Amino acid sequence: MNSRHLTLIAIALLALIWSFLAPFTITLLNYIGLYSMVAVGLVLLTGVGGMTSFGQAAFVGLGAYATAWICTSPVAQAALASLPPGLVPWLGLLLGLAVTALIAWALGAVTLRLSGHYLPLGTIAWGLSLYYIFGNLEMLGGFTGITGVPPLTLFGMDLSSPRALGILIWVVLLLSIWTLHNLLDSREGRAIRSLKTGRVMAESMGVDTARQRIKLFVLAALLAAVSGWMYAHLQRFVNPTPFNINIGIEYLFMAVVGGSGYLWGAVLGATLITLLKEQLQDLLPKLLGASGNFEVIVFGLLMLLVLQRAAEGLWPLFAAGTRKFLKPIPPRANSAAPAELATRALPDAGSVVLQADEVTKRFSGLIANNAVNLTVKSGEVHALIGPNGAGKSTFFNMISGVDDPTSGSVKLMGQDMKTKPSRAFAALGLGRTFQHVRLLGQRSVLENVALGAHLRGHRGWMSAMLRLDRREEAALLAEARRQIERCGLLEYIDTPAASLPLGQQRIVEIARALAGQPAILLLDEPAAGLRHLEKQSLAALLTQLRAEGLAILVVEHDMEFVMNLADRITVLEFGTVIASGSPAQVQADPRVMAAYLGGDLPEGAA
Ligand SMILES: Nc1ncnc2c1ncn2[C@@H]1O[C@H](COP(=O)(O)OP(=O)(O)OP(=O)(O)O)[C@@H](O)[C@H]1O
Repeated sequence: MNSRHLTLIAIALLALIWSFLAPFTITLLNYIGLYSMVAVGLVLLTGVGGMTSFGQAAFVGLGAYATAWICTSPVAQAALASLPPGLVPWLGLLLGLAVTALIAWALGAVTLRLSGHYLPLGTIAWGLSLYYIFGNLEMLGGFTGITGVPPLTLFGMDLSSPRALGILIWVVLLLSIWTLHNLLDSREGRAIRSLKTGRVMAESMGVDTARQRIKLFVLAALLAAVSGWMYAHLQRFVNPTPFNINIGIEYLFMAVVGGSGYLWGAVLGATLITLLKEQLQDLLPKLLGASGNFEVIVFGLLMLLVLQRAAEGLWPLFAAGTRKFLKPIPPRANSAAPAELATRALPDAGSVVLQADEVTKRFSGLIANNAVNLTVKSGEVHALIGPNGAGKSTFFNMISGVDDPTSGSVKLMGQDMKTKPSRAFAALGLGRTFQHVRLLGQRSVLENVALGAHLRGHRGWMSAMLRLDRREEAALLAEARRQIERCGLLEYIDTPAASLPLGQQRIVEIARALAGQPAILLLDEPAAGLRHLEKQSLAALLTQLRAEGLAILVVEHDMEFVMNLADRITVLEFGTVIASGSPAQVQADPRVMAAYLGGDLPEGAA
């Protein structure tokens, strides 16, 4: 038995005993289900996507108020008089989802541009604003709220009792977890996970990070709105109190304490915080002899403790505990026949793939690149060398769309790339690695490499959620596997990338770049951290890629590696090209010897 079986057994047991549970237990379980919906959205947003929000309670409010308003307002009732009354709450759900999507999109468009601490501060600001809007709008009943919200009916079934509505709450929650799990286990899921490592890597893989962030934000808000909709029909009245910023913070507690990177962590967190709140609200006033929301202080302390002792939350500990007596979960089988992936015809041998003309980059007074000219042709290895601070990384950024030159131009496959983002470079066939390795450390080598093939698939979120992307996914994973094998990493295919030595992580980055089927490969210090034999196999791999017609640009400090491999070398010093030519010409150039090598011959050079 594995933990997936255990989950199914737990769900079946809950379903069996549901009719026999005490009303109080049903109430608790209903609230746990409702809170879990919101916390699951936060896991996606914060734990997976790296965006913290304190304002989710406001979206719960939007879902609750939309349905409460449409079900009770005389204006809406007059307009909908011809409809069967049981249908109106479902229109309330549609209205809630539409309003939430619109507001979340607008708020996201403004807030998600903020970085660092400003993003959570921004969410507090709009969380407070929405709360006061609920309280001050007369049509929403002000701070008194709206009473007389009708119960839900579904295909004629009456869901007025908490026991009946609870079934809907848990079915919706479990379906949400299933679809989100599917989403994370897909091409789009890998793109979502890549957001946390920062925009540069994700964009270089072809991921439109701004779009992914806003979609994630709207999805988390919609989950909160669905929770609010069910909450309104459970309580039968709404007022602003449950949607204030304190509750927004409690939702964040749930996600973080449970384990903000794990969907089931949200359920664990929601369960713990709900049960704890229940106990503390009774206990603390008795202990302290005064009434108040003292439980918030305990939650704060609990969160500090959890963050200190188990930064990933309690779910990984819980899962590790169950693993002792359960078998590991086998990877989800995908027996679909692989779809055809988009393929790229490589440019003719010897044709110019990348052309940098007079590229200059100024940082205030400092000229990091000074009118640099460089071309890379298909079927050649071009090395860019120079002492520390010569401007190599800056130039790399200029030719990969991370930054724009102050003047000069960069052409990729003959196209002017001025102001184009990195993902446009990736779309034209530029694959790259990073000086400081950027991998999804906790994910397997296979998933990391598959991210490199992002642009070769096209299935979106909906397909992934409903598992309609299986053929494409099989093809992407097969392609990733091929590249892993080609780079000699097959034995580590299921290993989390972070547990590999740094040198091998660099090779994983190369495999990831190759999965995108590039026409040009930019490698930033690929040999750093590799042992002698590993360097030799890297050189063999690059030689083979060159023979296949790839254009390769390498920035490298290891002179032996460069001199033995490169067809042409460009030498930078203080941002200026001081020499360019074959390894022999460069080694013989007195300026190179003087400036770069202190007058000595290059290490490893003949
Ligand atoms: N964002 C920035 N703002 C200001 N100065 C910068 C910035 N980025 C780089 N520089 C400066 O530009 C110069 C070139 O730096 P760059 O990192 O490109 O050199 P490098 O050749 O890659 O060095 P290394 O081999 O150590 O990586 C350095 O003087 C550096 O301090």
